[in-house]
Amino acid sequence: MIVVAAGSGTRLGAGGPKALVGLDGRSILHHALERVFAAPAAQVVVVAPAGREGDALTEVLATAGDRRDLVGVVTGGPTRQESVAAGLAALWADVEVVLVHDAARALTPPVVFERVIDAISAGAPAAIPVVPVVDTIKRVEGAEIVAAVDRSELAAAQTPQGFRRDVLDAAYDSATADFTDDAALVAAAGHEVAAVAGDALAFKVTTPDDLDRARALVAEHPSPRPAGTARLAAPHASPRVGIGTDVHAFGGEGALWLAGIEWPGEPALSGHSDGDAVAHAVVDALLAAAGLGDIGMHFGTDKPEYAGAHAAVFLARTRAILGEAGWRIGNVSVQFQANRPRFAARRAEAEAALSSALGGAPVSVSATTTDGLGFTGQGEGVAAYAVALIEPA
Ligand SMILES: Nc1ccn([C@@H]2O[C@H](COP(=O)(O)OP(=O)(O)OP(=O)(O)O)[C@@H](O)[C@H]2O)c(=O)n1
Ligand SMILES: C[C@](O)(CO)[C@H](O)COP(=O)(O)O
Repeated sequence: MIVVAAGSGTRLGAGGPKALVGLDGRSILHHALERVFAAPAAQVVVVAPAGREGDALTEVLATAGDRRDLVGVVTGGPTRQESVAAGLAALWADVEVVLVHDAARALTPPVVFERVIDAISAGAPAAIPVVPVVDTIKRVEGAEIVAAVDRSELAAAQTPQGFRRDVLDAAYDSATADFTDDAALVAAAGHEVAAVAGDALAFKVTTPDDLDRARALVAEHPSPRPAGTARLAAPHASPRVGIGTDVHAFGGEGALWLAGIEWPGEPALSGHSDGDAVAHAVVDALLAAAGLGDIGMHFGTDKPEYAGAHAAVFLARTRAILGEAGWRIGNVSVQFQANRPRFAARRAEAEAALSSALGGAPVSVSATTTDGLGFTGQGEGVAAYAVALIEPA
């Protein structure tokens, strides 16, 4: 299944990507995924807004339960069609039936997914949920009514839209125009599309009125998962290790921040945040251990809130990301490589700062020089290498 969540939400006008807008303290994407994971599907690919992949992954981890290993997050494109294409490219080779679902249809009941799957299983190359058009429909030209339209011929298309994989792949490969839904693209490629019953709850959050409606309905129509399901249960029984490295050049402005502490009188490092290579290597090691991507995915340069941020912010957020995925930190070892600053006198202070930001997990810091070799030996910058051990929470 592909869940497209990369739209900007222009018509909603919420000032950010629509899928990450809150309904009840939890986002539209969160609610959509709760219903996706209550429906039968093997692989789930979430197509996220560029730069917000980490937020999408957080929602996946909060909703996927024991299916989290079957989920991937990819970056969307400027149009819905390009976002679906990005999702298609990430599907496993053995997936034979593909459902494409709008995250914006956050309250779609799982039964709608089942109807679509049943139609494809029964032999339809494509099937989509539809609801009848209830209003009297007119054709207009400017301000003039030019004709009445027989509404019995019309239906409003919803998602999930289901397709045989070969049909959808071929239609996407040969598409020469942009369509607003996948059924239109597949129909343009010459395939019949079957209709199954949609559901009023599968409406799309498009405008501010839709958002109000979804917010009013969400309490009445809670997640279909049984209450008390341990969504955050540890995904694995065994500990895991991860490795992280980071490099920053000298040449930044202001004070040097390294290993979570300030170093007055030392030259600053350059970087989007404070250039703390030691802390960044630790973040990468922790994320790698959990298989949760890397620092660029969660703290990319497109996130203004991390501009100039110090280690405590990065490490606390990383610990929270791991916690949401069911991991706690065992210990971290990080080696700093540069001519300066000299760590020996402040090693305990640095270890305490890093450990405190990680909720008390032991952190050991070692430091070395390279006998004048390489960019660290030439005094151009610093490097840091970290190894982290994490354990099921
Ligand atoms: N480039 C895009 C555009 C849309 N979508 C997704 O496609 C679904 C339906 O799109 P729509 O409601 O049109 O969303 P937006 O493009 O975000 O809205 P708008 O047209 O108002 O900007 C949504 O789940 C949206 O996140 C997407 O993944 N990538
Ligand atoms: C895919 C879709 O949600 C089906 O109704 C729809 O086509 C998305 O585009 P729209 O422009 O918001 O209708």
